[in-house]
This record gives sequence, C-alpha cells and structure tokens, in this order.
Amino acid sequence: MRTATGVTGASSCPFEATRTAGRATPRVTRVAASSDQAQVAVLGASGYTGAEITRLLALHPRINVRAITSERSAGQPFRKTFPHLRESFFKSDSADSVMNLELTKVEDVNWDQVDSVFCCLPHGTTQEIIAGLPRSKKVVDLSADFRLKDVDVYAKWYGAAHKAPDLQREAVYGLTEFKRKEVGSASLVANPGCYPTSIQLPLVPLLEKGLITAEDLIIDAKSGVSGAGRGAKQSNLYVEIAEGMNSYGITSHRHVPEVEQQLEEVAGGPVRVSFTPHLMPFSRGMQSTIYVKMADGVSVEDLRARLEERFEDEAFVHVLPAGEIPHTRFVRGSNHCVLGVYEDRLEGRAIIVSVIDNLVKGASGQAMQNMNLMLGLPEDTGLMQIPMFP
Ligand SMILES: NC(=O)C1=CN([C@@H]2O[C@H](COP(=O)(O)OP(=O)(O)OC[C@H]3O[C@@H](n4cnc5c(N)ncnc54)[C@H](OP(=O)(O)O)[C@@H]3O)[C@@H](O)[C@H]2O)C=CC1
Ligand SMILES: CC(=O)N[C@@H](CCC(=O)OP(=O)(O)O)C(=O)O
Repeated sequence: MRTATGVTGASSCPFEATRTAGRATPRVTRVAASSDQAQVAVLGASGYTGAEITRLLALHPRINVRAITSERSAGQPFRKTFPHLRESFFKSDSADSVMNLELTKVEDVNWDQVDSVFCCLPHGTTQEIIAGLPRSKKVVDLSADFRLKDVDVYAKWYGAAHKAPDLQREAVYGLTEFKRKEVGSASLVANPGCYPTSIQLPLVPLLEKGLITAEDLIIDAKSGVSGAGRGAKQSNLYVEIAEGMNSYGITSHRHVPEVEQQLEEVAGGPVRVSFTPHLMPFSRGMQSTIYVKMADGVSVEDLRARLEERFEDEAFVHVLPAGEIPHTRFVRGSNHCVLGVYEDRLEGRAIIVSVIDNLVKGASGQAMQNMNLMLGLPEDTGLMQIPMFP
C-alpha cells in the first residue's frame, strides 16, 4: 500500500476480483486517468528496455515518468535519443511529459519527486545503485542482479561476490503469473530474464503436477538481437547478424541457474536443464522449443489440458489448439506468450513451443505488470497492446 500517491492496495485490484469469479471477461481492465499519479524514474531509459518501458508508460493512465537516465546521453532531451517517442505523437501538452524530460545521470535524479523505479541497467552495475536508493521506493529491477537467491551460485555464474546480499535475499522473483501475492507486497522485484520467462511459463504448471520428469529437460531457445542490449558490440552489427544465426553460451549460459532455481521451487527436488540459446537475425522476438519426457501414463493431451486449465483466466498466456504452431509474430510488440504442445516421434516424449517478445513479456511489459501490482492497480493496465503484423 502506498499512500503517497493515493494508489490503493493490491487487495483491491479489480482484475483479481474478476479472475476469482471465473474467466476474466472482458479481458481489458480500463483504468481512468486521474490526478492520482504514481511518479516513476526509469534508470537506463536510453537503452532498449528503457525505451520500451517508456513507450508503454506513455499511455499509462496512472503512472507519470518524472526522471530518465543515461550515462552517455545525459543532458540530452529524450526526444533526441528516441525520436519515435516525440511528444506530438502522444498529443501531450503537459510540461512534465516524459518526451520533454532531459536525460540525467543516475546520481542527479531528484528522489524527492519519485516514488517508484524501473531499473533498466546492465547487470553487475545495478546492485550498488539499487542499494543506494532510499528504502521507501518501490523498485522493479530488469537486470539479473537480484534473481538468484544463493550468494554462492550468484558468485559462481556472475564471477563476483554480490554487493547487496541482504537485498538479494529480500527481492521477490517476479514471474507475475506465479507470484502475484508476493509481488503485490514487495518493495524490490527482480524481473525474470527473457529466456527464463519463456521457459518457465509452460514448465512450472507441468512440473507442479508431476506430469513431466525434472531431470530430462532440453531447451533450444532463439532470441532477437535486441536481447543483447543497445551497447554497441561488433558482433551485433547488422552486417554480422543478418542472413545468419549462431548458438552461444552452450552449457554455460547464466540463465541456467535462474531457470533451475525457479523450477526446483515447484518440482520439490533437483531440476537439470540442458539449455542452448541462439542469436537470430530479427530485432525482437523469442522462441523456446522445449523437449520433455512425460511421466508414466501421461499423454500429450494431458499436458495441453493442464496448460489450458492453468492459463484459462490469464490475460497474457495462451495455449494453441492441437496442430497449431506459435510464431514470434503472434506476440510482437505485445505482452503475450503463446504456447503449443506436440507429441514427439520418440515414445513418451513431448515438444513444447513458447514464444514471447523479449522486450515486452521478456522485460519491460512484465516489469509494468509487476509495477501495476505493486501500486495496487489492475495488472493489465496499459498493457493490452495488440501484436504487430508483419
Ligand atoms: N534486452 C532485453 O531483451 C532484455 C534485457 N534485460 C536486462 O535489462 C537490463 C537493460 O537491458 P537493455 O535495455 O537491453 O540494455 P541497454 O544496453 O540497451 O541499455 C542499458 C542502459 O543502462 C545505461 N548504463 C550503462 N552502463 C551504466 C552505468 N555504469 N551506470 C548507469 N547507467 C548505465 C545505458 O546508458 P547509455 O548507454 O545511454 O550511457 C542504457 O541506458 C539489463 O540488465 C539486461 O540484462 C532483461 C530482459 C530482456
Ligand atoms: C540475445 C542476448 O544476448 N540475450 C541476452 C539475454 C537478455 C536477458 O534477458 O537477460 P538478462 O536480463 O539476464 O541479462 C543474453 O543471452 O545474455
């Protein structure tokens, strides 16, 4: 509950109320604009996830962006960094519209004007910055810094000891569909990684019910190049990405411990995944193709039925009918995840396909879903963009 902005507590969320009454219809919860605005800072607004959260917030009826940061572009007006977010496009005549704001360095943010924070900074640099914020602020951190609970596991995979271990333990892992209650009362939410989001959405409900085995999970995942961030890297140049693809991080990607940590929570025992990500020549979009072994006596129809039942009332997760195949274009620019389930030719095995937009459900959209809950707003506020095609 945050009284400073007058936004009411999570328990009064009307989205939750419709959900408990059955399927959430109509799915779009309309929240009127009000003078009662939450004031947020977007740290790292000049990056890809920062730009995306600012795009989504431009039409949010109850959140006002008061501060935006960049290291290299501090001092520039935001519209110069991202001309697609010009104020005239939004018909905003408000002097404090985000489009009129100037980017500043993090240390120059006036924290008195801000009560919540989206932190879109590179992992490793984030933990000290968040540890230095006033404790009264609600924070959604998009980096990996607060996702792992075990300090030794963090040090092993990220190559350094954590600088804010108390906060690391306190942070709530915000895969929204599975953690609504905890997110609603958290002051620091660790937003999940994009690959882990696409992987956990189908696997958590299946492991929870023991429908698949925990030690034989093979994940082949593909990401658009925006997943690597805006920082210039030669290997991410158009000429080096277009008309080709490559795998990376084979057996060593840092999302492995994140996925295993979260799946173990529901499986109640050790989970081992074999995970290989790939870099694909498109700007946004992500697909995880997951090969699973079904428990004895379980059929592919049982898996699909379980996912349909679990996500029936969810606004953002959709299970396709048998035979239909997800495409990253089904979710581009939206907060949706689309799942498909298929029988493998190998007996006792099934294949699951999960697609998201890495910048929306994989990052900024889910961050906004979480912030809405933290502010006691309907979870889908400002998030019902229809996917773009082509
Ligand atoms: N891209 C994606 O699909 C996803 C990203 N994430 C995570 O979200 C976070 C942001 O990612 P993304 O937007 O892609 O990254 P970008 O590289 O595109 O943006 C990073 C931002 O952080 C700023 N920044 C860089 N270094 C510092 C520093 N030392 N101090 C203060 N500010 C700094 C940059 O400012 P400037 O460059 O202007 O100086 C920029 O605004 C990362 O932790 C990433 O791992 C999570 C899920 C998906
Ligand atoms: C294509 C690409 O490089 N993707 C990034 C994942 C981005 C993301 O979700 O991860 P974090 O938030 O954990 O950084 C990677 O593989 O490291």
